[in-house]
Order: sequence, then structure tokens, then C-alpha cells
Amino acid sequence: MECVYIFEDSFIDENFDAQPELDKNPEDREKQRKIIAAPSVRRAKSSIDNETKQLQEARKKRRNTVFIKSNLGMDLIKKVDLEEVYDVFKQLGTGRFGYVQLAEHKQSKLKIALKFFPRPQIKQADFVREYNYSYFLSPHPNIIDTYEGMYQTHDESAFFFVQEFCPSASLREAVERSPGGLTEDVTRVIFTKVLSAMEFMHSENLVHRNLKAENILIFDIERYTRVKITDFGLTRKVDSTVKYLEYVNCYHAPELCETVVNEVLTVNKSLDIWSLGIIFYYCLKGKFPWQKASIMCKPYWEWEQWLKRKSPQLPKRWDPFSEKSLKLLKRCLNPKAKDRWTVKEMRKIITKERLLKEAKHTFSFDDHFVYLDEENTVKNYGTIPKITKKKSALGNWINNTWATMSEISEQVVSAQD
Ligand SMILES: Nc1ncnc2c1ncn2[C@@H]1O[C@H](COP(=O)(O)OP(=O)(O)OP(=O)(O)O)[C@@H](O)[C@H]1O
Repeated sequence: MECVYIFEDSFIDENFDAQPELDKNPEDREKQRKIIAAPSVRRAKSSIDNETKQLQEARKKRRNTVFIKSNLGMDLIKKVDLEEVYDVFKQLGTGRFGYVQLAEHKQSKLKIALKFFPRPQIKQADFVREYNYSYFLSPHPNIIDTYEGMYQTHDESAFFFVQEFCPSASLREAVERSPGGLTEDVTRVIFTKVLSAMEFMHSENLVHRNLKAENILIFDIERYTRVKITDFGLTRKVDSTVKYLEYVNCYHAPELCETVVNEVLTVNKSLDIWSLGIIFYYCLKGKFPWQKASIMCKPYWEWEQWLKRKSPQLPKRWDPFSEKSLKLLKRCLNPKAKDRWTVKEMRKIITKERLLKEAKHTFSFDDHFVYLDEENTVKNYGTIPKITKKKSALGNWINNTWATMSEISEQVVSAQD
């Protein structure tokens, strides 16, 4: 039973005053309008592995970035003849607000992603806000790099900005290709990076509000060394008030599922913590715990009853999680927003503790699939990258048995959001 809300995102965030003003000098402005080429030196990614250093680095760099008030005039959005500047290839993805296309910057030969916002459906203020947050957060190594410059197409049919291109896949695709979920080690590696980015955002008092597996991009699907968060279209400052703007999906906290049209909501970091809890469950199990965090949805109702100690028996679907993981899930997927954990608290468990009761005897999907080279992966991106299965009877048997057992042991929750 899916309840669909129609929302309006007409809210304009006025809370930009803590940010540095845009350079008033027209010459400097012109410099800022470079039609993207290589990422600027200023925002060059740090390779330092130390989390604290990464955070400090990112903070230092982001202070130098341009932050523009959302009510600026059109003069800062440069008109570009797409065909002249880029070779535009296939669509990489679509969302509610626009679409992303793979392109090559003709001059630099750099493969990039163009994020388009069709007009007039998308208001200028919304485009500018998303660009600002994306650009502002870029210095963090686990946040997608957004290049300097706001553009619109020559015919004024769409705004766009430019981002680095992820040639591989999103976390959603990685999990979908791994029946029964990812291994503990892979989940740990991915989450360490995701949490590092989220710690940075939260330390800047920003809430992502749209965390989901599709918005976590994995640049190297074999080793997971480059994992980045994207899509800052719904990002807002902590304590801003927003009108409702979207349908409810399986990543949403119960307070979002209960809100009715036109009700105002105060933005809080705990919204992201809930979504991180859902993604954590999804990574390790390969399925979502429920379709919607509403008591009308049985799997959620059962979880809530157990949390309130009204039911002594934890539903079977939670069995594989270790004691510490379950503790984390209890504190992330807590209906009381104020009792939810912080990113830091999550990180303690994820980096130091066992996540599953038993190590998965399954196939990490790296063991069973051989990937084509990056060139081919790029060409096939958008559908599902072509994969070649290694011939392994044992692998197939485990694969099938595991999938069947999962089907039987828990309610299949729709993966659609
Ligand atoms: N830089 C990139 N490189 C490769 N693929 C990308 C990139 N950015 C986005 N995508 C793909 O395009 C999809 C849509 O992009 P994005 O989420 O930014 O759009 P959106 O309109 O903001 O979506 P939403 O409805 O979630 O708000 C992503 O899920 C991802 O699969």
C-alpha cells in the first residue's frame, strides 16, 4: 500500500549569509566563468588517508570557494553552445529534477558529466542552490567534484553545471549485482567513505536529505577506493524550514512519511542518519527493510513493536546482523529523531566491530564477475555495464540457494523508490 504525496519545492533557502560573498570585481567574475576543463588546483583532491586530515583539508578549501546568493541575476549564468564546447554522448541517469549526460570537453578531451535542469520546470533559484552546495562541498574526497561555472544552453531550454564523470556504477547497481548483499568488508570500506563525507556535510551544518544508494557513486567497482556522494538538490542548512517536496521513498524517516501536504518541516541531521541506517541494511542484505516507514507497512510495524519492547521476538530478517550492528540499526532507525546517533557514533561501530554474526560464505560479486575494461564500461553505462560470468557450478549453486533462502525467509521489499 503506497501512499503518494505531491509536494512543492518552492522554498528558497535564505540562509546563505554565513558564506563569503561573491567577488564584486567583474574581472574576477570573468575568471570564475571558465568553461570547465581540468579541476582547479585549489580543489585538487587530497590523497591523505587520515579522516581528520581530510576533514580539515576540505574545510580549508571550501572556505575559498565562491558561494553565491540564490537571488542573483542571470548574468552569472553563462550561455553556452553545447555543440561547440562538448561532444555530448549518452544519458547517464535521470531524476525528478533533471538528467545527467556523459560528454567530452572538446578542448581538454576530458570526459565529464553534464547535469541538466530543464526550464521552465526548474526554477533558477533551485539550480543556483544546487550548484552552490555541490561546488561548496566539492573539496572533500568523498564528494563528487563539481567544476566552477553555471551555464545555460544557447536556446535557454536548460540550465546546467559540470561534474567529474563516474565511469563505473552507483551503490545501487553494485548491490543489485550481488545477491544476498555485499560482504562485510566491502560494506565497511564503502561506509567509511560515505560517513567521512557525511561528517563533513554535518560539520558544515548541512543536511543532504536525499541519501540513497543511487546517489553514492563508486568509481572503481573492484576495490572501492573511490566512493563519492552526489546530488545536492535537496541539501539544506540545519534548522531551515522546508515545505514538502517529494513522494515518500524507502529511505525516508517516519516523520517524513507522516507529514501531510503543505506541512512545514524543520531540517535536521537525523534525517540523514535514518537514510544511512537504511543504506547500511541494504548493503549487507541486498534488500530494503521495508517499503515505507509507516505502521501501515508490516515489516516497519514489526520493527517498531520490537523497539518499543511490545514484541519480544525480533523478526527473522534482522538475524544476520551482529549485536553491534543491531545496536547501530536501533539507533539509526529510531522513530524518535532526537535519539538517533551521529555520524561519528556510527563510524565507531562500522570501523571497529563485526557487522554480521557470520562471515558471508557468498560470493563477493568481484569473485564471480569479470568486468570489461573501463572504456567498455563507460560505453555501457546507463543500462547495466556488461558483465561476464565466470563459469562456476559451485558459485551458481550457492547463488541460487542463497537467493531462494532469502526469498523465503523475508518479505521481498520492492527496490523501487
Ligand atoms: N557524475 C556522474 N557520473 C556518472 N553518473 C552520474 C553522475 N551524476 C549522476 N549520475 C547518474 O545519474 C543519476 C541521476 O543523477 P542525480 O541523482 O544527480 O539527478 P537528480 O535529478 O538530482 O535525481 P533525484 O531524483 O534523485 O533528485 C544518478 O543516480 C547516477 O546514476
